Amino acid sequence: MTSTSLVRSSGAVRSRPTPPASAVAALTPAAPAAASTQPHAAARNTAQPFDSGWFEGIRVNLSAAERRVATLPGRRSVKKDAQAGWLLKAITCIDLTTLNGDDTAERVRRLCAKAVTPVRADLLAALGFADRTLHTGAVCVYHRFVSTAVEALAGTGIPVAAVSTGFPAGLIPHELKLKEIEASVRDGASEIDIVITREHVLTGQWQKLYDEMRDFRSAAGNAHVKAILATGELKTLRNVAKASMVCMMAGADFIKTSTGKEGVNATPLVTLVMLRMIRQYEARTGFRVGYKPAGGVSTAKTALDYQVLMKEELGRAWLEPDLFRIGASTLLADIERQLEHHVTGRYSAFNRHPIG
Ligand SMILES: O=C[C@H](O)COP(=O)(O)O
Repeated sequence: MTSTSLVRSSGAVRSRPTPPASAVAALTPAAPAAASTQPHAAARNTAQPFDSGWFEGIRVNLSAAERRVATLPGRRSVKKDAQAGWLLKAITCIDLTTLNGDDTAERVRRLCAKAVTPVRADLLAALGFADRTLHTGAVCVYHRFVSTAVEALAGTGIPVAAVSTGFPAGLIPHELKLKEIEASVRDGASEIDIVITREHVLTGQWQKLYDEMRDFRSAAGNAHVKAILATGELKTLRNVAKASMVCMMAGADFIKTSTGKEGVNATPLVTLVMLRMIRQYEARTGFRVGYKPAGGVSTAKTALDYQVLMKEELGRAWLEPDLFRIGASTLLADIERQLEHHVTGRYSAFNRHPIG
């Protein structure tokens, strides 16, 4: 089976053929470090009527998916200057995150400072980007710290994302979830990362999942909504595929793998399945939905793998922060170390990068 038929749908949607590896190698690197990142440039997804025909017949060919993912390392052929460019681009897509029980306003302010200046000025100058503004895609915090982050990021254009709906388990009452979303929007969050009720997926209650997601989207108003599927708890790739489609159908702006708190978080395999669903959704509706791997994405190498997968599966537009984010608390430190190595030939210790 070819990679084009890796995720089958009962509908008449045809997958775009996968570009050959050589095409990726030959591609110009993503324009590094878009200065004025436009977080929400793409036309916003609009909820579609519930239609189980869009997902009931979905099958995932596991061995084909595994084979496709296994070829990834060979496709990641960006080196040297090109690699530095891709890594700078990756920084613009990071949702720089702190989601810990011991978070404080001071930690959030330091995180925001890092989001504004993610790479040392001397490194940026050596890379030829002295005159470019570079910042992360967003800062992601619990509701309690939204106003702190909004204040710290005022005038920078960096959006604040709030995790919501009883993150990470999502087991608080539905009405409270809606109130939490509304409170974060009132405090200035322009992105809301919601968690779905996993039980709806595990028991096949797709209409309930759809209704829940529509309510979340409606409560968020103009704030963009990232639907966290918690893929590590959904048991099967088929469930991941169906939940992806239902959340997009109900108006999610992004689909996101994980909270970072599950036993298994973002993986290339679930990414492949979710990207194929994004592709199918675009083919059906014309809307481009964003993708956010999150949880355990901590090395520059992994970030590059995800970038290559995005570009191969969905195309160049999905390398930009309006359609691609990486939820990560420590990734930035490794990217900065790799950039320093690129410039100086030496690695610095991790303790020189305490935030990010
Ligand atoms: O959404 C973001 C994740 O919670 C961050 O996970 P991480 O700490 O493993 O990078």
